[in-house]
Amino acid sequence: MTPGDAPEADHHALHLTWTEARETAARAAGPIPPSDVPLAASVGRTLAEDVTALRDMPHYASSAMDGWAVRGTGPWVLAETGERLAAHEASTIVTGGDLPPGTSAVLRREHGEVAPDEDGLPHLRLAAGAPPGSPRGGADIRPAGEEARAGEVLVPAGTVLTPAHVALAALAGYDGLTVTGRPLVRLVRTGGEVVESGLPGPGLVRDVFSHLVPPLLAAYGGILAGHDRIGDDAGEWAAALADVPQGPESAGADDAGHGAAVGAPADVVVTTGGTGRGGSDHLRGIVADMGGRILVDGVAMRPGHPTVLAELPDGRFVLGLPGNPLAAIVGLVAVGEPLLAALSGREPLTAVELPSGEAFEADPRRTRIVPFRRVYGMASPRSGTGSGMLRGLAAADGLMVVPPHGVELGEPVACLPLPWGRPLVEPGAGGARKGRGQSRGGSRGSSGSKDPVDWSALDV
Ligand SMILES: Nc1nc2c(c(=O)[nH]1)N[C@H]1C(S)=C(S)[C@@H](COP(=O)(O)OP(=O)(O)OC[C@H]3O[C@@H](n4cnc5c(N)ncnc54)[C@H](O)[C@@H]3O)O[C@H]1N2
Ligand code: MOO
Repeated sequence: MTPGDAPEADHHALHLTWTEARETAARAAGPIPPSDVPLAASVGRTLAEDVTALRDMPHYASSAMDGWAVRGTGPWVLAETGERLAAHEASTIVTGGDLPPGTSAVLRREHGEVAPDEDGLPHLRLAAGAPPGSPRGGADIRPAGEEARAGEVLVPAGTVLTPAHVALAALAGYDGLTVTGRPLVRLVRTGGEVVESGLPGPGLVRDVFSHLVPPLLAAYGGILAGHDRIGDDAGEWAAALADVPQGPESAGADDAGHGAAVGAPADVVVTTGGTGRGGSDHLRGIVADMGGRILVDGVAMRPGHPTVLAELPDGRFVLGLPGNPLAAIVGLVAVGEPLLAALSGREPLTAVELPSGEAFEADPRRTRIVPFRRVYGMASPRSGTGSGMLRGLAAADGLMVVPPHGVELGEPVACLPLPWGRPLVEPGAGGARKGRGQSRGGSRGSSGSKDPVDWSALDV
């Protein structure tokens, strides 16, 4: 921000509240339609259509053992492998082998022996150790259709696919699956002062976002389609927002078979840095030049207040996250998460209410977002939570949403989970309840219950 910009009061008047910003982002987009992806890209995706057996599985009767396919009782005359068996005939078979027509059972290799009969012709007969009467009819045969009949549902729509589901689909003969849509996201890190490795000199800063932002985007449903790093030049910004890959980092970072073509236009371009209104802060200007519409121009929250969400005329979104590390993550959780949820066709994260482990004075102009750890069932704010810091986030289970009217010690406060944090509610714990992402709007202290602390949840 440069001296002489609009006074802070005017600037803040444009900001949406935390709740308005989340609702605006959630309403901004509809779900991306389902698409077909190769099996290799389908683990973790949500199945949009039932996977059914295309035919009986297995589709042929096979041997469960190495040995001989036999018909009737022995001794057996050896027939050509694969030929129809007549009574008292046998032919060699391997595990999984297609049984010849006429097979009544499989004799395991260790239960039979081939020896000449009195005419010197090779015959199969039971070995000395074979169980008497073996093989019983149907022994060691895997019948066709044993696992599923044609048309049976193998994996129902709505399932989040595991490797086992995908393997089952492969067994059934599928090469790809129809999965619900997920947004392609391109990360564009900005700032000439950002360095990628080592100890930066004065005025330079070590990049944090390449470690933090892609996993969060993935946790919220995004598929990283690319990752660029640009400086502060307006041309680079314009190219990035036009979704033209910039440099050597422009690989499809998460494209390992995800079915997302490298270089395909992203549904959401996420930028970091450059949200301020200073000389090198281009985001708003370029969005305006492109004919885009700003949907969120700052949020009355701290940190992360300069977060911007814009929609471009072609329907793509630009999420402008502030450069300060914690501010960027708060902007991503506040605005990016509901947007990615809407594009993925799921509900945004719901907050749970935990008793606050600390009192917060009123700060009428903003919601405060505070990394916390669950300590004895309470939301205990961390230290190291300045906008440019990360120690608090690294020690956190989630983010407390402290309303402008403040919170008393022990009063329920809305808490959002972090993907890597411990669950906010232990299964069976009675203390927490679902919140609305922002505590009640009423005056502070009016809604605290008599005994808000659930001391039964002594679960550090
Ligand atoms: N006069 C004013 N100045 C600022 C205001 C304001 O209202 N008036 N708001 C402050 C707030 S709040 C924030 S947040 C930041 C937003 O800054 P920008 O989005 O414009 O980001 P930059 O200026 O590019 O960078 C800010 C800060 O973050 C560091 N940074 C940037 N990228 C990275 C990265 N990849 N890894 C680690 N750190 C990064 C950058 O070096 C700066 O230190 O503006 C305040 N100023
Ligand atoms: O809001 Mo800034 O995002 O506090 O550092």
